[in-house]
Amino acid sequence: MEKFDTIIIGAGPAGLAAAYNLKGNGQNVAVIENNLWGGTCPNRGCDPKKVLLSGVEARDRMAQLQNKGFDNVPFVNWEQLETFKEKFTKPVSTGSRKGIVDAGITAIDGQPKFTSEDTLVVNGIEYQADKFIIATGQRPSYLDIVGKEHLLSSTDFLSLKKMPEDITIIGAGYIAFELATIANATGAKVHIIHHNDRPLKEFDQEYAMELVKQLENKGIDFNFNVDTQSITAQDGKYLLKADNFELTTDLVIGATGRIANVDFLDLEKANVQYNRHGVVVNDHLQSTNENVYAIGDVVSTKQPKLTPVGGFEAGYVSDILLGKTDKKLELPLIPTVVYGSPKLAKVGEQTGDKIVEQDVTSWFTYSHTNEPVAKVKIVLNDKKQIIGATLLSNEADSLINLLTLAIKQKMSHEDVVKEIFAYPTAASDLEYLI
Ligand SMILES: Cc1cc2nc3c(=O)[nH]c(=O)nc-3n(C[C@H](O)[C@H](O)[C@H](O)COP(=O)(O)OP(=O)(O)OC[C@H]3O[C@@H](n4cnc5c(N)ncnc54)[C@H](O)[C@@H]3O)c2cc1C
Ligand SMILES: NC(=O)c1ccc[n+]([C@@H]2O[C@H](COP(=O)([O-])OP(=O)(O)OC[C@H]3O[C@@H](n4cnc5c(N)ncnc54)[C@H](O)[C@@H]3O)[C@@H](O)[C@H]2O)c1
Repeated sequence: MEKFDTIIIGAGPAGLAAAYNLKGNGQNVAVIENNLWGGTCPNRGCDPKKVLLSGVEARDRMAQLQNKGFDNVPFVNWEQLETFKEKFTKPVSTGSRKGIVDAGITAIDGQPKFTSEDTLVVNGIEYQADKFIIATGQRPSYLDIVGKEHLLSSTDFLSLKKMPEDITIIGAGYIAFELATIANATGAKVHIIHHNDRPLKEFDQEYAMELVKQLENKGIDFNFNVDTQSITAQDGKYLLKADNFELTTDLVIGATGRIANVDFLDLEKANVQYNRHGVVVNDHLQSTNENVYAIGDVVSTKQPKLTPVGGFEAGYVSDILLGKTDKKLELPLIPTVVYGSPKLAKVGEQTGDKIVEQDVTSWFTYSHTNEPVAKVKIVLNDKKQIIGATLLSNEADSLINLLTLAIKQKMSHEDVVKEIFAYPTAASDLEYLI
């Protein structure tokens, strides 16, 4: 039976980062993948979405400058943009697998199943390891409603051959907002249906509702407090029904959250506890089997499920396995961005001793591109140091990273004015924002 120092299950950003770390430090490592190498982010998540959003951003910038240099604003040509997107996604799986093999890591394709605490079987072959890392991520969860078989997922959306004229997205989280923004820019009529009235619930609701307003201005139809009960196929379209609500549409995307890929692994046989949120771990990302760890989206903790978080955890668990640390996991500040148009971003504390909120739409940074809205909320502590922020603007993604560093450096207004930032940029406004 082949034996490894560490076997990693799942070749997404988290699993691959751990594999390279461990191999680079002399371990004999294997990675097992049952689908596309590279995982969600580059195949069916962050990266393809960001390529499609590049079309939205170009169109929106032109729309903002209509009659100010541009006369006609075309819709995004979906077929062309999709083809461009495939340039990025098509090589990912082969390239990721090749990178692993070239690094001297054993690449195994197939569905692993534990047979005991230190052994698993893939394609009828048994493998043993001193340590295991589960990095199997999440997959879309589907609403359990009548007609659920008609629901498509974000993965399906990102590879649609043709954008329908009328598309409905159920849910109002990250995925719903981002996909709605993309579909809208192609000229499709977009409906969002949400079971309550709290979209993007972990964000400041004033900012989330301002984003809703901006998307409504672009023609997106939001339906709150609508709990979809059934989807029926009718004459090539779909009829959605809820209490006192009916909608006929061409395509329905479910974006109501994701569930952990913990089934199919026979984790019981390895004495690894799990629930629907993922693998249960302690503060060292160690499961109920001391030799099995979990990282990335599959971990059953409340940490945001994001690519850089998985990468950080991969580095941490690698250090544990290499004997470089025995400290408990301490995640740094995690900035997060909804890539709508405009973008909504937040980091750190949302309440503190002082909150400076400004509508900066008229400031040069935003008015020179005629942005429809730009709002900044900065949270300060009793020492007037920055401890958190929420931003809504087209610059929010880069500014939130700068604010993350400012929080880490415990910067106050006095510290900010001592720095020089390139002008004119969102960063050069910082001294006037706190
Ligand atoms: C539409 C979308 C957009 C996103 N946008 C962003 C973004 O902009 N920024 C951001 O930071 N994050 C984003 N995310 C989240 C990001 O993709 C994930 O946080 C990240 O991919 C998690 O990495 P991971 O390695 O933990 O899991 P994954 O990337 O999901 O990788 C897990 C791997 O394990 C494999 N696997 C699953 N089950 C098994 C099994 N039983 N046996 C063997 N292999 C298995 C899977 O096939 C997959 O390759 C997005 C997600 C989606 C869906
Ligand atoms: N930009 C990014 O960083 C980014 C982008 C996409 C995804 N992601 C990651 O992927 C995860 C999953 O994204 P998501 O949007 O699927 O999940 P989410 O948890 O962000 O949103 C799910 C939404 O569906 C709603 N919902 C639940 N049941 C419903 C029902 N019966 N009817 C209508 N709505 C219902 C929830 O209230 C919530 O608003 C995110 O939490 C995030 O970790 C990140």
